Amino acid sequence: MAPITDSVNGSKIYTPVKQSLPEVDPDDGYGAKRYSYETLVEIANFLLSRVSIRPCIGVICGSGMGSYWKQGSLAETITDAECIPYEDIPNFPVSTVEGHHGKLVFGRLDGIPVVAMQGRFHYYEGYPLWKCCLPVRVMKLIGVKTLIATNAAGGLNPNYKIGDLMIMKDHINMMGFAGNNPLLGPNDERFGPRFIPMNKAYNYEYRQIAKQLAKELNIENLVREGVYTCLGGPNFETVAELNMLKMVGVDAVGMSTVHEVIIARHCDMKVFALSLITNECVTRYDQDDEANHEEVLDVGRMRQDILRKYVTRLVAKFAEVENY
Ligand SMILES: O=P(O)(O)O[C@H]1O[C@H](CO)[C@@H](O)[C@H]1O
Ligand SMILES: Nc1nc2[nH]cnc2c(=O)[nH]1
Repeated sequence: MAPITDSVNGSKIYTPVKQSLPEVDPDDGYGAKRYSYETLVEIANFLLSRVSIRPCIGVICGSGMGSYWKQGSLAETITDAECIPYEDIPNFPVSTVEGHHGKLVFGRLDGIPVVAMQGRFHYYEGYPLWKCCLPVRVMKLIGVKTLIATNAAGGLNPNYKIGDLMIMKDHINMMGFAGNNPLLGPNDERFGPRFIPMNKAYNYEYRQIAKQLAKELNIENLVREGVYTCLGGPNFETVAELNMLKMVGVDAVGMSTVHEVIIARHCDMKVFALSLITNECVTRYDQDDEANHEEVLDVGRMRQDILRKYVTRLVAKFAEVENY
């Protein structure tokens, strides 16, 4: 191949002969094989063969939205519901958190076809990040174009109160800083490109719609907008860790969502995410309170009516602007 001449110093630059990529070990670092595109298509086809609903919007119900309890939660109010427990889906992970329902609910919210995950997968359960996010890719393959992810999070912003809802405008991928990312490993272009931008991860139009809807529902005083971070868990944070996160601009801390959003953006889904502030992060050594999971669940129950109404109306509004 003819060399190219460097325009600055006149030296010759040789373009290397294109070589095939070296074989990449399909082991995911956890002693398991990553699932191929074909395996995910098989999971998607299995689901499509079991249900009649064809959803355009996917909802991940976090700890604040009834992933742990039934009555009155969003997933339980889906109409025309067709439910599939995770353990009945071939090659699907199963929920290991006690009391976690672990099922996919296909049905309608305000008439719009949706699929909801009642229970998500967390890194601290022992799943690698790619496996925690596997359902998002499956949603894509069954036709979902918009993802609504919800979570319970500790409020680090001193202006936040327990029970507030935080529209996620951005995240800081702390686990990614440490080299852990759901996109690690060989990239399959059928899902998306190797390198993806993340500066517009949280859809701007959806966020404006959510703020307007908060006004219409008279919950404007509860609704905030801020930056979330995910830590691996399962322990809650130390005082020093929380003060560090505060310094870098984090408003709310959790153990999920970030990797799901990365995978959703990789396969070109539009994303909206919402945190329920379930506890106040303890940032002083003289504070007596301690974060605990029971409080997280209690606050979720306390806010379930508002959350259910808010998310149901959001689904309808997103479907309207998207023409679903
Ligand atoms: O992010 P979700 O699943 O809502 O739950 C959050 O709440 C749990 C801790 O109480 C952790 O699982 C954390 O991630
Ligand atoms: N990491 C983390 N996750 C949470 N989920 C609910 N509250 C919290 C919290 O304070 N920290």
